Formats: sequence, structure tokens, C-alpha cells
Amino acid sequence: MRKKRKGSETDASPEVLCNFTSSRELRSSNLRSHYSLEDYARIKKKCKEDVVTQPIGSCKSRLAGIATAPPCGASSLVPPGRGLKRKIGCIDVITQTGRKNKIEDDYVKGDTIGQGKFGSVWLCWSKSTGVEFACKTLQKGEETVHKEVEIMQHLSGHPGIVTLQAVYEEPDRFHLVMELCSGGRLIDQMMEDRFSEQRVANIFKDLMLVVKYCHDMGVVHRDIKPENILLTTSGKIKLADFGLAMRISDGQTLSGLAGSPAYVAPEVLSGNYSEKVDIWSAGVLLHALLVGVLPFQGESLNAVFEAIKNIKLDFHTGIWESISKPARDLISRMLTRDVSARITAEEVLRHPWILFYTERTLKTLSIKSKSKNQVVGPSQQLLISPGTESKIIRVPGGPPLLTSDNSSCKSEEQDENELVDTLAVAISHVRISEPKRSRLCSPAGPREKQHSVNLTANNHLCRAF
Ligand SMILES: Nc1ncnc2c1ncn2[C@@H]1O[C@H](COP(=O)(O)OP(=O)(O)OP(=O)(O)O)[C@@H](O)[C@H]1O
Repeated sequence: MRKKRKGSETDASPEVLCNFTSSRELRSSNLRSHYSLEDYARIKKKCKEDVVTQPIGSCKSRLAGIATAPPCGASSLVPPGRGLKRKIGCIDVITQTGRKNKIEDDYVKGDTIGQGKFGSVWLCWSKSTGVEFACKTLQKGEETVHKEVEIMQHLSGHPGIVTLQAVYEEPDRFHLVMELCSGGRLIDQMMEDRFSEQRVANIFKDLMLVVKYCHDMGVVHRDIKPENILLTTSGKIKLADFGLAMRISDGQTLSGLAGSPAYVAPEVLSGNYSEKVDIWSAGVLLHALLVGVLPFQGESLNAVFEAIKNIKLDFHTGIWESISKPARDLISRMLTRDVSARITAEEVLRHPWILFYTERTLKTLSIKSKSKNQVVGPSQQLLISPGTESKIIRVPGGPPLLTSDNSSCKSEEQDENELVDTLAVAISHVRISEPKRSRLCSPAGPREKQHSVNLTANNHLCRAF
């Protein structure tokens, strides 16, 4: 039988869960998801697993996951010991020194820089090169730990994924030496600032490139959220935390409660699901990035999940009036409950809103505004697309407008109408295809139900996502 992660937090009272209105900043509270799926699973008594209980406040845990999609080429029912050996063999491909050397032989240990549910993260330096890395120490004993290592290795190498440099094994733990992301977490930046649409689009494009890569590689992340997006010093994003990720093959579905409550897709709550759950979670993130609040909230876990399943989002009024229509169009295509109608990662990347803000051929030029002798500010710059005669007009509060006319004679209202028309045509070319899945591996064993859950960092049940 699979071992449970030590310190699984399962005895938090609903009162504790609901106590999220303490003295935190409004922005912070707007972005908090409040609850863990683990608690929901417990409350709903759906989790059949034998759970180890720890005092409230302990934070290094999440319930063991039950694999529904076994790792490529092997059944997830392999006992931990044997599975471990098989996976370590896999890890050794990139860490030849892993079994021979101790980590102390090769790296100097520095300060602790993070605390996850599975273990701590600390700074270290290579003795041979002096290069700085982050090292994540994971306690052995739970299969999801081995799965996380295996999937990280499978995906490592993409610029948007934290590179796994080396793995060291000790009798009771792994040390994962990873590329250091010194820029902190996206969630922390979101707490400080509201981003411009341009910035959101650029961050989001990078994220969706990674998500597409994961899906092409047959991996569903299942926990896309800003806490799991790290930044480099140059501000580039890196997707991290593959603790809930699963391999999935063509036509295969996953089942079981896994993810973070506010980000979880409706189909996760009701049955089988595919890689499209990542699109939903990314849509929730896009919502938070654009307007600073989570779309699905409630006073209890049930209320949050009811909102996810039933609430009709209104992208036309209130704060959404300050957001461009193409951005709203994209988010509505991501947060659609009809999975077959939900946009794919590839389609997100082709969406006009992403293209407008991230197309490399566009050059930003400061030019004179319609007002006499007044130079427009950065948020009102006109954009010229080389190779075409089209001007792209920045409508205040909206995205650039493509027009072939001399727009300087037009009113803002006309401009906006043209914007809507032009983009509506562009958006109509975004094709929604049937769900696609990677063909990397075939199911290699019976499906097993999953009850992975994800507590918030530091196990503040009322905090963060
Ligand atoms: N490569 C890295 N570079 C810099 N900091 C890192 C790196 N990886 C992790 N961290 C820091 O350590 C913290 C814990 O990371 P970890 O991946 O262990 O969390 P976790 O166990 O996945 O928990 P959660 O699911 O809540 O994010 C992160 O929030 C981040 O601040």
C-alpha cells in the first residue's frame, strides 16, 4: 500500500477554513483561494485513503495521490520500493553522480529559500563552478515524490521549466539540484502590482508555451497557479512544482480530486478529465492577472466549487469595462465548462489578443496624439506594424486597433467600434478543435483513482491559493 505523506493536514475545522477575512491586504484577499482540495475531499468523505493526521499549522504535507494515469511504461501500482528503483534508474541518466557522490561532495549548502509541502528548498553552490542553484530536498516514501522527479526529468530542458541539474539519493530522501529562479514567485508580484494588458499578455504567452509543451509531452500539470510560477532575475517565467503532474496518453483520462481549489476545473469535481484542466486553471490565472481577483470564490469549499460549477461570469460590466474585449474573449474561451469547446494551449497562443501584444514585428512608436502638440504616454502609444500600412491605435483601456484608414480624424468611439469589428473578424478565425492529447505513451496498467490534494504553502489553510 502506498505510504501517505507525513503531516497530511486533514483535521482542520471548517471554521478554520473559513477564517480568511483577517487583516490582510485587499489585493491579497482577492487573490486567495482559501481552501484546499484535501479538506474538501475530507469533508465530502470521498477520500478512501488512510490518512495520517497532524496538528493544524503543520505545513509539510498533502495527501498521497493515487495515480490514475500510470507513468509511461509502468503501472502505477508498482510497490514504492520497486517503483523507486525503476525511477532512480531513470534519474541517473541525467545525474550520473547521483548514486556515487553525496551532495556535500559537489555542492556547498546555503540558506533555506522556500518551504514546500514536500520538503524544503535551499540555496547551494557548485564546488567546481561556483554556480548557484536551488536544491529541493524531498522525503522519500510517497510515490508522488518519485513521480515528480521523473516528470521533471522528462520535461527538463524547456526554457519555461525549471531545469533539473542533478539528483542525489540518500536512504530517506532525494536532493533535487535545480536552476535557481531568483526573481521570486509570480503571486508575490501580483500582490504588489496590477499589470498592464501588455505585460499580462507577455507573461501569459510564456506560460502557455510551457503548458503546450507539457501537453505535447504527455504531461498534465494539474496545479497551474501563480505560486507555482517562478521568475528569473530577467523576469522570465519558469513553471515549477510538478508534484501533482501526471502522464497522460492519447485518449486517456484522469480522475480524482487534484489541484488547488480556486483553480480547479469543473470536470475535476465531477468525473474524468484531460489536459484541458490546465487551460481552465490558466484561465483563472488570466482572470486574476487582468482584474486582480479570482473568478470563483465563496464562504466555504462547497461554495467555491458551486461557483466553479455554476456561476455565470459577466465580462461586460464593472471592472471588465476597463479590459479590452479581445482579452475578455480569450478568457471566456478558456473558462468554458464545455471541455470540447474550451480552447487548447495552441489556440490560446494564436489568439489575437496574445498576438497583438507579443508579435515581435510590432514596433512601438511614440507619436503625437490627436490633441495638438501633445505627445501620448506609453499607455496611449500608437503601434506600427512593419510590412503593412496598417496603424494600430491604442484605445485607452483597450488593446491596439488595427486600421487602414487615417485614424487621426476619427473619434475615440469610432476607433473603438472599429477595434471591435476588426478583432471580431480576427477572433472568428480562432478555431476551436477537439481535445488533443499526446501520443507519447500508452496506458500501461489498470487505472487507479486519484485523491491527490494540494495544501497551500505553509499550510495556511486560509491563505493564498
Ligand atoms: N528553482 C527554484 N528557485 C528558487 N526558488 C525556488 C525554486 N524552487 C522552489 N523555490 C522556492 O521554494 C518554495 C517551495 O517550493 P516547492 O516546489 O517545494 O513547493 P511545493 O512543495 O511545490 O509547494 P506548493 O505546491 O505549495 O507550491 C517556492 O514557493 C519557491 O519560493
